Amino acid sequence: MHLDSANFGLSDKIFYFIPATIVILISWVKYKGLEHVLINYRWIFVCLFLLPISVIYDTLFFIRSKLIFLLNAAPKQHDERVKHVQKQVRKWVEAGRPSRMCTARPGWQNISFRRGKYKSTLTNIEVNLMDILSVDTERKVVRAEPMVSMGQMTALLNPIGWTLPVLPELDDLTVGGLIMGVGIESSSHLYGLFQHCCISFELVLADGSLVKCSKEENSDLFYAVPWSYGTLGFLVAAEMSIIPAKKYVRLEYTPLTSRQQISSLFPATASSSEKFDFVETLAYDRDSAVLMTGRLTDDCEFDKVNAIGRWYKPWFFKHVEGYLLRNKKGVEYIPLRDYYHRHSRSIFWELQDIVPFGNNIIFRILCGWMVPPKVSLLKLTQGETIKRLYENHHMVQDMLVPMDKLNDSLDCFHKHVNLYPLWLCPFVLPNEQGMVHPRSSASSEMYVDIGAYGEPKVPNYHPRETTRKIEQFVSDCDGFQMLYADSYLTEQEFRKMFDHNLYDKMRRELDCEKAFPEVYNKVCRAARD
Ligand SMILES: Cc1cc2nc3c(=O)[nH]c(=O)nc-3n(C[C@H](O)[C@H](O)[C@H](O)COP(=O)(O)OP(=O)(O)OC[C@H]3O[C@@H](n4cnc5c(N)ncnc54)[C@H](O)[C@@H]3O)c2cc1C
Ligand SMILES: NC(=O)C1=CN([C@@H]2O[C@H](COP(=O)(O)OP(=O)(O)OC[C@H]3O[C@@H](n4cnc5c(N)ncnc54)[C@H](OP(=O)(O)O)[C@@H]3O)[C@@H](O)[C@H]2O)C=CC1
Ligand SMILES: CC(C)=CCC[C@@H](C)[C@H]1CC[C@H]2C3=C(CC[C@]12C)[C@@]1(C)CC[C@H](O)C[C@@H]1CC3
Repeated sequence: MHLDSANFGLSDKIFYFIPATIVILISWVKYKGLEHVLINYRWIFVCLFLLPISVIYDTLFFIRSKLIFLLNAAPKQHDERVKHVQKQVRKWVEAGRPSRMCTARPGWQNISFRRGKYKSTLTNIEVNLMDILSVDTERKVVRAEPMVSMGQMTALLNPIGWTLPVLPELDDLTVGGLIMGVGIESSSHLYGLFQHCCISFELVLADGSLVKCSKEENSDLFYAVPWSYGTLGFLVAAEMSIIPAKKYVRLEYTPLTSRQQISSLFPATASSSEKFDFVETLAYDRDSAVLMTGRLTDDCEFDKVNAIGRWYKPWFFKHVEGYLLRNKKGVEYIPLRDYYHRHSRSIFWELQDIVPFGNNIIFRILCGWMVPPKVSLLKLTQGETIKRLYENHHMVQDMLVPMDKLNDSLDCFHKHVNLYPLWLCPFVLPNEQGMVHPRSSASSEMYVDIGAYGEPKVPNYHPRETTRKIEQFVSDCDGFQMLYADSYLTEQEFRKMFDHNLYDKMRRELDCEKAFPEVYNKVCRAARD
């Protein structure tokens, strides 16, 4: 057959173009090496596949949750869904309690670095309750099911002038995970952790019974639930307080250019009688940072409004760094929902390791509307090569330490990981019973969450040894490790860090021994892959 331009139509060009491209690609991968391509060119897969799929996924879910709430269907279905949870647990009891239980939520969907190995060996109980049940503006309470995400919360509450006192910033964080684990935001210096803004929990217990707990009712259980990681029962609803929201956050950026400034100005601001609504610091090196203080407001200076959530806008941490580089203070008015999700588009600063050019203005204008890729999809598709790279050359940790240990803590992180930016988020820790409380007798104590996410820049970084050194330091400071991250603590060290008195009491009273693993056996490094 003789080929010439006359009989070589478009379909022929496409027909031959595709296999030719595939052959070239395969040759390129063979030349470069699959591992190198998977890691250094992951952005190709992310941009071509994960970003569009993420858009479709979020669009469908947004429409669904809007319809459900508009049709007011959730409350009617809620009771049926709770009965389904109870039925599954009773069936497990009748079967002779074959193995301990956990939720059936696939491990790749949660906002943690790993998946629980226990998902494949324990009895999985479906707890697919994902709707906001009611917003009571008289009582200032929102009642929600555990799979409700923070993105759903802001989408519903903010437009009607309300918000959660503590609304953690990643869209896909769920009410259940933030209660059974931990949740924090830059308003936590006023309101504490996510658990401290909760009014009541409704749980299905190991015998299939439904129980409600609050400070006034079954209070021991109420204080034992936070940080219990689903090992006392299945959460089926929670009531959280809501506070009036305003349209903007007046955000003031203050560059800090010395260790002394960081360790004095930041703690003083967090405890300041000025009571800023939001306080947060991003540290870009051991002696340079940007302190951000925010106030809710309905008024604004229009020339200073910055809708940082718009797809074409720079990544927030890069925008903030600009104030440091210019060594110049600044004030902006940021729409509230944009503020809450300020770190979502760049997944804090994690996206720079995945799509290195993601903050480029051309990429942002053309593809920014699809960003960020869903954390769950990144986790689902990362494969062993990327997982191994993150295992050996990446840290994701949040350590909660008393504010008066800030300076020593930053020295410890600088020495062992030299990883920046660091997220410094202050929070007040009330002295209540439960797994996490100050060791002092004070009614409450100011703590700070040090978030380290990225590639350690020390020559001798080793995930286990390095993390254990930091864990030891944090434990010696009467601090706590966030348990979504890799915990290399031994069980004895874990029980030293977290107060198990009330937890053990509730495990006995609720007959949990055969029903659920202990927390340690769900969160330790050996329990996750
Ligand atoms: C956990 C992690 C995830 C990353 N993901 C991506 C990504 O998805 N896409 C992307 O373009 N860039 C990614 N990067 C950035 C990547 O480090 C650089 O783009 C570039 O690959 C650096 O390669 P290097 O050999 O000079 O690494 P160096 O900075 O010299 O790192 C020293 C050693 O660390 C290991 N290492 C570090 N980075 C990599 C890597 N990317 N591949 C294999 N081994 C590595 C290797 O053993 C390397 O020799 C990632 C980096 C890390 C640490
Ligand atoms: N700003 C912040 O505060 C941020 C917090 N995080 C971390 O992310 C976590 C939240 O991630 P998310 O994906 O929402 O939560 P997960 O699905 O990871 O749940 C966390 C734990 O809570 C248990 N759990 C969740 N829902 C229920 C329920 N209805 N009944 C019983 N147990 C339940 C899970 O049990 P099981 O394993 O059986 O499913 C799991 O052990 C937080 O704990 C936090 O540590 C991460 C990023 C930011
Ligand atoms: C603000 C607080 C308290 C914590 C923030 C933690 C997040 C930065 C991490 C929680 C889960 C992490 C995952 C990744 C990046 C960092 C987190 C979002 C990945 C997306 C990194 C790339 C991997 O291939 C998949 C990871 C999934 C979990």
